[in-house]
Amino acid sequence: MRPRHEDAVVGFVVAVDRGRYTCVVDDDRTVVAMRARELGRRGVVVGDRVHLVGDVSGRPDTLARIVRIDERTSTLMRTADDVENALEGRQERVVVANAEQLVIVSSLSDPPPRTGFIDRCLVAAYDAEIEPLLCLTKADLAGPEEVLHYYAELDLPYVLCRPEREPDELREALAGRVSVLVGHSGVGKSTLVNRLVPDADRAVGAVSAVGKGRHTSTSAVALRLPEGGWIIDTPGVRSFGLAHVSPDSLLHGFPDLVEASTRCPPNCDHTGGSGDCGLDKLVAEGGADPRRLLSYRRLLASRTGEPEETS
Ligand SMILES: Nc1nc2c(ncn2[C@@H]2O[C@H](COP(=O)(O)OP(=O)(O)OP(=O)(O)O)[C@@H](O)[C@H]2O)c(=O)[nH]1
Ligand SMILES: [Zn+2]
Repeated sequence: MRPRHEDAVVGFVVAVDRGRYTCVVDDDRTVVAMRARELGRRGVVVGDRVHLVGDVSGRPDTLARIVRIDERTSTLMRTADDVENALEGRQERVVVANAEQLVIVSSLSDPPPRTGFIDRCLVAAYDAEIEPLLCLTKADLAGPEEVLHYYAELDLPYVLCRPEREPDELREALAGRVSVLVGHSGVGKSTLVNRLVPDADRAVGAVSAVGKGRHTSTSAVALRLPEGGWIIDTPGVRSFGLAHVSPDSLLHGFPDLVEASTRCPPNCDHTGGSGDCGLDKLVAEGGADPRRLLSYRRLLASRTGEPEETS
């Protein structure tokens, strides 16, 4: 019979490091825990709400046990394309649980915006039913017109950030919610995190200093916002492999194209090979930006084995 653990306390997982789970309990106590055997093979990721038993005092060198994972309201997934997994094929991984918002951080210049990456993130967000928010940094270096034009049909919420101004709009969008931040190296994600969470470096150090040795900075870390809510930084996630997303779900990441698929022949693969895909008709009539269709088809192709395209 399954133990009932009536004395369990609920914790929010803020970091995972080599089998040790750092959880925040009652909003003020950090408890390090391991998995109890009864969890079986179920994975615990950052953002999970878990039930803890054993020593939940949070005192140094104590270890609690996770006996239960609450049902997730969302699961943000990626297909790992790491070299070490090449032999077993690509692996699906849960990046973060229970996120409400995916903040796609992209700089307007240096490096230039990569709509391919943004499109990929949008697919992951829509697939996980997480709201996307486009966060355009380095607005002091270039204007957002071109990027926003590309997404004109999407009603995609966005905020602009520049160094000399407080990121108040972003703060407002994040307050009280659980948000995941993704972005390429150099777009200014760390700069933002440091502005949003005073003492972020120390906080990251504290939650990832479980076990011994240095933090390798590959997994996600949740940081509490002064306004309430959490941001989950994902230093190791540079791309979203989408092999786990079906072609149809992939198309839902392109709301400006999706309706035209009703004009496709049955079982259309939307690659355009057959010459009668409704998406081509839409573009030919001027009903959608050809670059959007190109981007969709690139993602479609990258699902099936081609090396990940990150531009
Ligand atoms: N001009 C300008 N530069 C910025 C802005 N935000 C960040 N930078 C600079 O861009 C560079 C990269 O910023 P980071 O915050 O380290 O970028 P990151 O996305 O965290 O990159 P990694 O640390 O590689 O993950 C730094 O030199 C920042 O000072 C901005 O709004 N405007
Ligand atoms: Zn089609």
